[in-house]
Amino acid sequence: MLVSRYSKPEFNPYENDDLVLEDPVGPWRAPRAEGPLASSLAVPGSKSLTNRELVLSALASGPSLLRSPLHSRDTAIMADALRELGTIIDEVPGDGGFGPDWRVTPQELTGGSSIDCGLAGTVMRFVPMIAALALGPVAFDGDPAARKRPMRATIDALRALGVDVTDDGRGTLPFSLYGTGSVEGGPIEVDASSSSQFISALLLVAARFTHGLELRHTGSVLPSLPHIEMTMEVLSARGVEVRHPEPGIWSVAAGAIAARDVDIEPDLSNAAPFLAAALVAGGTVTIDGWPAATTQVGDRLPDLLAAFGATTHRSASSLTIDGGLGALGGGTLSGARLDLGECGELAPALVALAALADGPSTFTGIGHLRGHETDRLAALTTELNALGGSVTELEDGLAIEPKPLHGGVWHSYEDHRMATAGAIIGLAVDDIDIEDIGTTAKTLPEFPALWHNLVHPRAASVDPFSIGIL
Ligand SMILES: O=C(O)C1=C[C@@H](OP(=O)(O)O)[C@@H](O)[C@H](O)C1
Ligand SMILES: C=C(OP(=O)(O)O)C(=O)O
Repeated sequence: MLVSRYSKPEFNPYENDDLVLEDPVGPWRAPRAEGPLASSLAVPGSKSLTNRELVLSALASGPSLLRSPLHSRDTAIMADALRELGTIIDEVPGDGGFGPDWRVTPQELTGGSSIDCGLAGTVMRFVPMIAALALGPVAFDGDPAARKRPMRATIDALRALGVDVTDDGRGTLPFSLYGTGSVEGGPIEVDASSSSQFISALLLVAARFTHGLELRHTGSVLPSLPHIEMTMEVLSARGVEVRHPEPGIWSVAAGAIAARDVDIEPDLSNAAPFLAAALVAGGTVTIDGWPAATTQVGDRLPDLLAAFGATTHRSASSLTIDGGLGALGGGTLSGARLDLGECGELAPALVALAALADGPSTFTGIGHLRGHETDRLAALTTELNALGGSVTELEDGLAIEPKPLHGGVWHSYEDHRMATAGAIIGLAVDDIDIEDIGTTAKTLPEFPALWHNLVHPRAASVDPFSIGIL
């Protein structure tokens, strides 16, 4: 685990019982809800938007400014990867509240480097396509857990584009490629059934291919479509001609990628556990800065949480989820039957909610979660069943029968969303110890502080920066 400039070693973690982060990989006692909530909070920038804008800025025709970017392990690793390829990325003071802005100055792309992808899907899938445009060898590897994530479609696509790749045939990290300084592009077929990121990766870079790209997805399913829509939107905003004439087909015209100063929206998927807390504890949780329109899948949360019994209020710049009395206050927390194929990254929070509901739930369309940070279907099943729950794995999802749960260790599997799912369970169940809460730094280093402030609104508020771990 890296300790970043966002860590403040002088912070005394014992000032707050539920902020024991002296050992960031040791257990963290999840705080129990004290009563109905009436909380407002802001969450830092979107991982998916920050890493897309970093990539496009590195490929653009001039310098770009990213305002309020996410500063987390995944975005730090993306910035470092782009720096390895020659891009200049400087911090400049910003007023976003969660760290500096980033000025990105593109340079000629250079090879001859080794890139650490950590456990970031966006880095391991997006950056090889950029490296293919550089001259020279680039090696890719990541965390031990990253070596289990599907990469076959990246390796096959690189070869189909004429790029030399050396790998061990397993279709995973590590591998190396040898860029010749340009990629012809043209027609290409890709099986992206295990991750939409294979499609986004090619679309993001394709305007810099000599002949652009005509891309056809050959698999039987395609998860996380809104993330591909997000990719198309950020490309259009930079003047790239991208089309999606029919399902499974995209084209990108060769041309310049415009430089752009851009405000990064808050990460609405990272808002999920906070909003879910309103249904457990009762009362309301408001996320400030909720965009009026967005391609982020987190914008589905009002509809998804309505299926569990929540109501939503929107203002011009915020969104409030009202959980009524909440499960702990004797209110209703309904089970739900949901296809989460478009928004799989929300599944861990919803599964935790379902485990505390009044009736059974079934979530489908999420077989691809087996290739996320960990096999999330197995991890959620194992952890909930170890606490007395009744969760069954389906071919493409989970069936959850709520049962009284007891305390115990909740393992995180180096997965930020597993850790935050455990915190939701801990609102309602005594003695839940989350192993490796520090793993939330993948996309939200401020999670323990923000969660503390949510659950203990009357206690002294903790500065999220005071315990950030990266
Ligand atoms: O492109 C992106 O930014 C993402 C796409 C999705 O990946 P999958 O299609 O692999 O689910 C999502 O789950 C991930 O958190 C972020
Ligand atoms: C699947 C996720 O991440 P990644 O970008 O590493 O794929 C996630 O954040 O839920």
